[in-house]
Amino acid sequence: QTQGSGMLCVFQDECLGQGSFTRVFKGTKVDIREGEEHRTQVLLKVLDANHKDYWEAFFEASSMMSQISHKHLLLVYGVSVHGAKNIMVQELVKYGALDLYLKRKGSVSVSCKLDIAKQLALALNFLDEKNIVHGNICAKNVLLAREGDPSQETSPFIKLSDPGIKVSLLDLILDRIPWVGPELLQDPPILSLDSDKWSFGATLWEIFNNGETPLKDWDLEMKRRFYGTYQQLEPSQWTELADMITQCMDYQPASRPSCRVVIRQLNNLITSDYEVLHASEAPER
Ligand SMILES: N#Cc1ccc(Nc2nc(N)cc(-n3ccc(CO)n3)n2)cc1
Repeated sequence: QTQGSGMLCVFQDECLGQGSFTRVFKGTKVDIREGEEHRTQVLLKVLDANHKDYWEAFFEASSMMSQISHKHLLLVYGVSVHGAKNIMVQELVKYGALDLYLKRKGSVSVSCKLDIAKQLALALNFLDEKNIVHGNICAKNVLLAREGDPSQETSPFIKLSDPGIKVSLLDLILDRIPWVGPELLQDPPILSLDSDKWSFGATLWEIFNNGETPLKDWDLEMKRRFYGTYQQLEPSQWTELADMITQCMDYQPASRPSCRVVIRQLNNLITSDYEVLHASEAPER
């Protein structure tokens, strides 16, 4: 598709997967500068045609991401409106969504997981300082740009993806339990920076459970009861980690720790002799 002055023309390759209202494809962006062609591999997020009325929310999500830049935030090149199609053009992040990566790898070391968690906390801290609510923090929206390889002493590198379409439909909010803060199910729902801290807690749980989906296959009624009875996700054997997850997933939004506290706690876990404590978990070197 081309747009306007031919600044952005993208070609769709194979479909890589899908979000709630979108499908993602690998593509190529061709920029013409000083009469020269520059090709860049990109990720195309296409809004499903039957969800056209979500296009404002779709644009909101992409414009939020293109207004700010940070090393751990996904780069959004822009949106292309071509005929009936709404397409968000993003940098292609090499290893894709973290949840699938963790499921596939199954043996990511504790030190890599802590590194990923800390980078996500830094991204959240950046948004927090700009008073920007992401609204959809989860392992599926954390993208892996570089694998960590302890034997090569390289650390992983993540990019937080766009928040996707803000949903207001109750069933879609219920479906996002346990990532969505319980305050979103109140009337009126309160979306705040604190909600991202709750979601961070649920994402920590995913990271340290190798990408396992929390409350997998629970139906909406059971999920609703999970919040109604103030339940917590299954605690890790590592008490300091379990404590951090429950502190983030505090049913009182104001009681959740600030990003700075979370970063400090993660640094303590990183420097603690977790290798000794978790020698069983860390894969053979
Ligand atoms: N095999 C494979 C493979 C798949 C994807 C990527 N890269 C990528 N880059 C992005 N910017 C966004 C995404 N997404 C994936 C799901 C969603 C929905 O949110 N986004 N994937 C790289 C390799």
